[in-house]
Amino acid sequence: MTQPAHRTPSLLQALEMRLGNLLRQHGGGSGLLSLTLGMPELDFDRLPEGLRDCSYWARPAAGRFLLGLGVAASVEAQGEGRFRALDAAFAEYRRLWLAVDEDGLGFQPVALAGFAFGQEGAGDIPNSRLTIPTLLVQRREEICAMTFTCDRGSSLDTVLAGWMGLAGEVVAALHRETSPPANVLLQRISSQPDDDIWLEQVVRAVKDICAGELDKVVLARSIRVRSTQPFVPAALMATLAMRYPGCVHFTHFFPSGGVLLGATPESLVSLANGQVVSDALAGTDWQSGRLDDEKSLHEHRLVVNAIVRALEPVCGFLQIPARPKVFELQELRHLRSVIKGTVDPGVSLLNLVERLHPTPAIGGAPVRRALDWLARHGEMRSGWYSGATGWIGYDGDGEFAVALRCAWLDGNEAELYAGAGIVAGSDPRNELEETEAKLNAMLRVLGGQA
Ligand SMILES: C=C(O[C@@H]1C=C(C(=O)O)C=C[C@H]1O)C(=O)O
Repeated sequence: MTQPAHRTPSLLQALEMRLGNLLRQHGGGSGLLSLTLGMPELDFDRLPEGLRDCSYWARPAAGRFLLGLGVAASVEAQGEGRFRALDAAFAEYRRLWLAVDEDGLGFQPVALAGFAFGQEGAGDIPNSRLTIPTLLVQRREEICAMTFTCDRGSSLDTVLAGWMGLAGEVVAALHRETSPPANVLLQRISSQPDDDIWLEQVVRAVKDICAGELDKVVLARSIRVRSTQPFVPAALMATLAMRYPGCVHFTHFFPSGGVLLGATPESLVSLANGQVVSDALAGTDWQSGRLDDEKSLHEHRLVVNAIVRALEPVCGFLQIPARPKVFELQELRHLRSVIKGTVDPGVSLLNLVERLHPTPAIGGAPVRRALDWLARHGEMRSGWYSGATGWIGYDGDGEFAVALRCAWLDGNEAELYAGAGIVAGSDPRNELEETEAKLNAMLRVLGGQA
């Protein structure tokens, strides 16, 4: 339940008192300090409106919501060793990190992270980044909490003032109503590449696949649209939450002013208590056609096989579904196999990411040949599209979801991306239509249609 706004000052006063006492008790020394307090007064189940420079990640179906503000610690990496660099940095933070779960609710501090599809560059944003936020608002099922993090060496007064500034901002934002979706006119201003060039690429890919050079390659394209009004991320996220309750919802605000947001149906990997789960999601229908045809099943099997091969060396036990299920979204249906396993001790979430990314669902198969093919044919993917967005907890558990069905917002303009898996039986026009259907899911939301 949202509390009336007049309760806010007393809520913040009580919070300041508790945090001040805890800081005096636990501050000093070196390394990070995280204090987690239960916040039963908060009604956190969405990206609140009016915030900037925050990251939001939610899996509503599992009752999990995360919102990070400010930067207590952050690391960026690119190149071949990018996941190992993030992993090593996170391990180093953990070595000297004191985490206090003051109300004993079982919450831990969490880092939020994201990365691009390729290992070099990502335009204006870091190729990969892991951030331990200064304030993390979390919800698990019905329980909300705030986790405040600082460097133990900092001045306690400065830390407390910074924490309270962010807490005040979040509490005020959570009391604000989210704007209804604005009905705007969208004008398509460009396609990258042009439809004809993309179709030619599909023809070339099919030819090379039939010649035995590779089995599958995922070709992506992007479009740019201009709206009659600036986009409101919180309003868009509210519509995505309504339309796609089974997806992972994410928003990242970047210092340049750009915002990446979306709702993805595909989890790359999750790790919880030594159990790993990874989605094979490939095979798409958008016109109530068939999904059990040999082409879709073949396209799907390539993903399942690659995931199994990536996980087998580090899993004592793997559970692989005999056949995929159909995952229904509003305008699309996908084949999905959920692969589960028990991970060997010492294997981290980022080790698993490194083994799995990119799966043939977004790259191709065999993976190396598909990536070479894409590089040779100059495929461009900007930002974090078809990379991933996720979180890692203090205890090492967490999840990364593939950054699909997303848009990069920049004032009145948005860039949207979509790809399709090309195999021997692909019909270029059909594949183009498939990418249009995937783009339409987000276009509809940007256009204000609930
Ligand atoms: C590449 C995208 O989607 C991926 C490709 C799919 C396919 O080719 O059938 C299905 C789901 C996703 O793994 C995208 O949405 O942009």
